[in-house]
Amino acid sequence: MSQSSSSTPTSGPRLASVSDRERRKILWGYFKRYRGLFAAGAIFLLLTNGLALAIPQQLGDAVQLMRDSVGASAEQLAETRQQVIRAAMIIIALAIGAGIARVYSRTTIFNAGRHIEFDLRNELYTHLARLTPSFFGSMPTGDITSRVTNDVTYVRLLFAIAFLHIVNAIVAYTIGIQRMVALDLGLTLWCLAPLPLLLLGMRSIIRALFEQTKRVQAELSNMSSRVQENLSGVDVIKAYTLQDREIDDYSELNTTFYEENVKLARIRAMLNAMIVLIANVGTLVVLVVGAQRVIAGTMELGTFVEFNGYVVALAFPTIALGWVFAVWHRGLAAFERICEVSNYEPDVADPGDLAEKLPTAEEHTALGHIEFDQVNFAYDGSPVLKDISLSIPAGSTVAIVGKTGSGKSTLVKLLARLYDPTSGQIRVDGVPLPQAPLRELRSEIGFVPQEPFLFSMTIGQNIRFGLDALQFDESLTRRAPTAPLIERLGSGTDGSISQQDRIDQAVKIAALDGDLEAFDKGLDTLVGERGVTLSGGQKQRTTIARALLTDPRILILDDALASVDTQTERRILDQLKELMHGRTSILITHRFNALSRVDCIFVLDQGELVEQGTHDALVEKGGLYAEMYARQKLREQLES
Ligand SMILES: Nc1ncnc2c1ncn2[C@@H]1O[C@H](COP(=O)(O)OP(=O)(O)OP(=O)(O)O)[C@@H](O)[C@H]1O
Repeated sequence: MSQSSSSTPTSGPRLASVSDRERRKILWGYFKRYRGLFAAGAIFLLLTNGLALAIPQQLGDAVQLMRDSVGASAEQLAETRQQVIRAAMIIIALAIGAGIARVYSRTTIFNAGRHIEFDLRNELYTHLARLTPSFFGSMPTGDITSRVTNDVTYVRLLFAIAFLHIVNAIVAYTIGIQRMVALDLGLTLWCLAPLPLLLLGMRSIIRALFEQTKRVQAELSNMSSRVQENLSGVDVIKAYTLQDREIDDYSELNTTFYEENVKLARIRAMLNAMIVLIANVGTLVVLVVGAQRVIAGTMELGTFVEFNGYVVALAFPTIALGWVFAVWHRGLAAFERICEVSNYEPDVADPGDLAEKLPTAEEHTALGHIEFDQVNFAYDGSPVLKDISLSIPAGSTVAIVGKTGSGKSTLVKLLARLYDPTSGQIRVDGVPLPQAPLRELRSEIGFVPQEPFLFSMTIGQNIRFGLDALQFDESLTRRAPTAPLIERLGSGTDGSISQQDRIDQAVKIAALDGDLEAFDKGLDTLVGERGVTLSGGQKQRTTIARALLTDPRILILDDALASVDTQTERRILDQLKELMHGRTSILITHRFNALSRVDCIFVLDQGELVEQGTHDALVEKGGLYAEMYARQKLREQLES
């Protein structure tokens, strides 16, 4: 039966472009999640402005009282003094009240922003964990890091700062303009008249701000990627004495980043100048038009002071809008970059609830029967595996050999569902892979990749890594150790094996015990980033122990013994054969010495399965395997 998949890995990230409408909808969803906090923040802003904008009235009244008291009797002056002091006390109380409400408005709204940042970061990280190698192979790690860290922070500011200042401006303008109109409609219109013109002039600056912000963020990602890559490959750079060239390249990137930032600063400065102009144009109008009215006697001095008080009070919310524009556009550009990742669909779909469970050990005496049925696979359209059909009986140990680039690693990656075939079907114990729950399938496969990866923790923690994953996911812990493992270790009185026993055993089978004895701290030895403090062979054997500890149904060693000597390789393979009894082991290797005892050897050539059989049968056949074997033997003889 042939099954086709629409998912073919591509060389570039298939970043989902998200329409503005969709993006707004997603942002609105986050906003709605914390609408209670935002609403509380808005109420505090109402309170802040209500109290703060009551001050100009008190000030105006006080000034008018003083103005009216010119030439008054001593008794009236004493009365006026009392009224002015009362007004001053009210102003102090209003200022304190407004200050307290301002603190609460900010903490409530910033708190909502922090919640959104927290959710967004967790959701993005969870999504990243689901993505497949085709995504990570095509987007630089530094770029991804920049999106998860910087861009998420910019989105927080978009919510917190933009909401705070936009709502603040709306509330302040509503209250302020209402009071200004009540005092003098004509003067209010004079103050507002230049605004539409200035706002129109700002439109093109705002558009330029958005585009420039995106450029700066992209440059920042470029720099992060370069730093991350160069630090990982620092040994190679030094070995080729390329430090100076790398320093030059980095300096060039840094210069571009600097120049783009300068352009951004220029646009922001222009925007700020416009905003400050808008904020101060009102004061200018009040001074010119209002003062003439006071002189002409058509406006009281107190009214003039009160009116001016409102205009001054509205200046800060207006200036803050300039900042909002910057934060808003940076936040939107950042959110666009986040959406590109979060909307990227994994190539490999998890069937989830529809999943068919893999058969259990009780149902089968041996586990890990693998079938490839007319499997084809292409990376970005170029075929790598062609019409592969093979069957690996449960409990057998097989090898995959072939020239470099013939598709061996790709074949086992399909088995672990790191990619899906372009066409054809793969089954494990009769269950087609797309129908098995992904986590269950992967937890049943002990995969030791070609390049061992260790985390910067202790050797013990690195080995326990797979086990921790099993224990973390309760649905997977039901798996009991297999009979061979129990036989080798003996079971406790309750039939269980301690975790330490399992680790010790895995360490022994992976031939890591001798190395651990040589380390002062044994399993507690720290390995440094990516395991830099260990030799290649030690790293490989640590990853083998890690895979064994999970007691997998299928064990895959992808050239995982290339860095160990032949004697150790033989010891490991002998012990593995015993441990994996009843389970399936797949060995990818370039060393033919190890293959005399495997049950079957599959020979790949340019993505095609050209031969299969035992070592002796293939040698006798005199085909590609025999040729490669003879060449290797000759090389060994020449070297010895
Ligand atoms: N992620 C990828 N994207 C695009 N092409 C890839 C990718 N991984 C492998 N290839 C290509 O697919 C082909 C098969 O690669 P694969 O790693 O499966 O070969 P292999 O037989 O395991 O090689 P080796 O013995 O050198 O490890 C090669 O031509 C390789 O360049």
